[in-house]
Parts: sequence; structure tokens; C-alpha cells
Amino acid sequence: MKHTAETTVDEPVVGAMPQTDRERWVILNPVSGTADHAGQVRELAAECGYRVRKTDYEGHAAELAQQAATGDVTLVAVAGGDGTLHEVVNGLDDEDALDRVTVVPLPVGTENVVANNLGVRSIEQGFDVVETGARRRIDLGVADGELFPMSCIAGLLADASIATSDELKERFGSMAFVVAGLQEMAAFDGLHVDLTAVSQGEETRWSGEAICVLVGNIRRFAKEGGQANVEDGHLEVVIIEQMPTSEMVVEALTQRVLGEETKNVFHVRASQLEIRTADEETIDFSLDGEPHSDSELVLYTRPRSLRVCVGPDYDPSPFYS
Ligand SMILES: Nc1ncnc2c1ncn2[C@@H]1O[C@H](COP(=O)(O)OP(=O)(O)OP(=O)(O)O)[C@@H](O)[C@H]1O
Repeated sequence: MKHTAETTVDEPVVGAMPQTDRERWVILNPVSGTADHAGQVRELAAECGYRVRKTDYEGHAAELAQQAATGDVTLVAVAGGDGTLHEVVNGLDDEDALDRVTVVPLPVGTENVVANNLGVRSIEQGFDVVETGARRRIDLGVADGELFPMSCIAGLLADASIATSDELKERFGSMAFVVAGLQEMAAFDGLHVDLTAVSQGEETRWSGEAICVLVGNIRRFAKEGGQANVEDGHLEVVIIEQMPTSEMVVEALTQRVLGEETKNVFHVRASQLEIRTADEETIDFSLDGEPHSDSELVLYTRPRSLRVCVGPDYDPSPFYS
């Protein structure tokens, strides 16, 4: 593989061009996914001239990103899943470095939602797109003051994602999330939600009993899911209303398979969102899979604030009806 190509944000890179990345690091989470990737990551990193920094504990990726930001590093490859990427992005932001450091995900986690939606499907392709891929600026979501590249989930599925065990993840892969959610449904008595969504100065309000509120930055939860437009300054918001478990399954299938809007699912796009519960109950939510809670939740976007390398399948303006 050749060394880094000259890249202008938003422009596809054609052919080999002079190097501009001053120093390149891989932040490697050795325990992400099936934990068998460290050897391959180190090998390719050595071949391509990256320094590898390994995480030793939870939160370490954010500290390493801060160190990268205070040095000469202009490119960080993140060998981990969505949780590790989340830490890196917040670590870079703590040093106000999002504008000078480009990030590329190396998908070695369990779900790798961000990497998949950026069109980066393997470790090798990750190193490759740094040389030959386009570079773009994508939106980041903010929830409770914390950045999230992927999603924020409040209510039942937030609990479920926290409760999703490693064993379950190994057996069912990305389905673990859904399976755990359905398992927990019986014990969950809903959340009375007052939600205000703002888009281009227009307010939309929703109040009622909800199972969960799903907010996607790079991913869509509505209809058949897939990649969201992550350059338009909007979040994709889905509220799943409280309903019997049997209806929930039908609802999920109808939404996923047929792509139809149905009565128990409310969908809105928003650049700003406020979620409150009726009696100021605590809202449990997960940011890119990590648990949080607060009495209210304010979300918004920081449009086009993260520089990323993307693969050929990445679509800057995906079409959905
Ligand atoms: N050395 C370590 N030992 C234990 N945990 C670690 C270590 N390094 C990082 N972590 C933690 O591992 C967690 C999971 O990482 P990550 O999200 O990358 O993988 P994943 O959950 O398998 O993938 P995905 O989020 O894509 O489903 C993160 O919360 C991170 O803080």
C-alpha cells in the first residue's frame, strides 16, 4: 500500500497524490467484537506507517484521542466498534481537534454501524480508503452535551442494549439487540413522553406512552432502516408507542419488511429535539450503546463537524421516501 494521499475534504481522491497527514495513529481496542483482530491491525498498521496505541480499559480510547490531538496526529484509524469510535470522537472534541483530525473506522466491533454506513467493510478496506477514498465531513449528534456519531436510544431499548450480554451478542450478532428488547418487553411499563422536534424553525410535538424513542444520526430506524443522510444537519427520530408485545413484532416486521408507516410508529426528522417525561421521571438512554440517564434529554446536531474517510458505497444523499 502507498502512503497517504493528498485529500481535500468533500473531493474524491483520484490516484496517488502527495502525503499531507503528518502523523497517523491507530487506536486499537483489543477486546471489541470477537477480540481476534489485533494481529491483523498491527500488521497492516506497520505496513502503512501508523503508530498503534492500544486501549487498556474503558474510556482509554478517549484519552488516547486527546493525546493524538495535542500532538502532530492528523489521521486516526479507530480499530474498534461503535463504542470505541464514540470515545475517540468525544476525546478529539475535548481538545477542539475535530477540525484538524480525520477519522477512519476499522470495523472490528460487533455491529460496526458507523463503519458500515460509511462504506468501510473490513480492516484492509479501512487502510485502503485513507489512500484512495473520498474524505467528507459528516454531522454529529449531541445528546446531553455528549457527541454521538451513531444513535441515541431512550426508553426500553436503551435498557435492552445495556442488558445485551456478550454471550447473546456472540450468538445472535446484531440481532442480539432486538432479541434482548423483546425479552425485556414484559417487564417494561412504558415512558410518558413529551417530545418537541424542531426542523427549519417548524416545531412538531408528540405526547404519549412510548416504548422507546430512537434517534439516528448515521442510521435510520424508520421503515427498512439503512444509512441516513448524515450531511443534512438532521436526526432521524422514531417513537414506538406503547403496545402489546404481539403487536410490537408485527409492527417491527411491517416497518422492516414492507417499509410501511403504521399506526404505532411516529417518525420525524429534526435538527433539535427535547424529550421530557410527564413527572420528571429519569430517562434511561444509550448513546452509541453506552448507558446514561437524566431527567430530560436535549439533542441537536453539529452539522458536518467530523472529517471521515469513506468507502465507495457511502452515499452522501441516500434516497428514501
Ligand atoms: N482493554 C479493554 N478492556 C476492556 N474494555 C475495554 C478495553 N478497551 C476498551 N474497552 C471498552 O470496550 C467497549 C466496547 O467496545 P466497542 O464498542 O468497540 O466494541 P463492540 O461493543 O464489540 O462493538 P459495537 O459497538 O460495534 O457493537 C467500550 O465501551 C470500551 O470502553
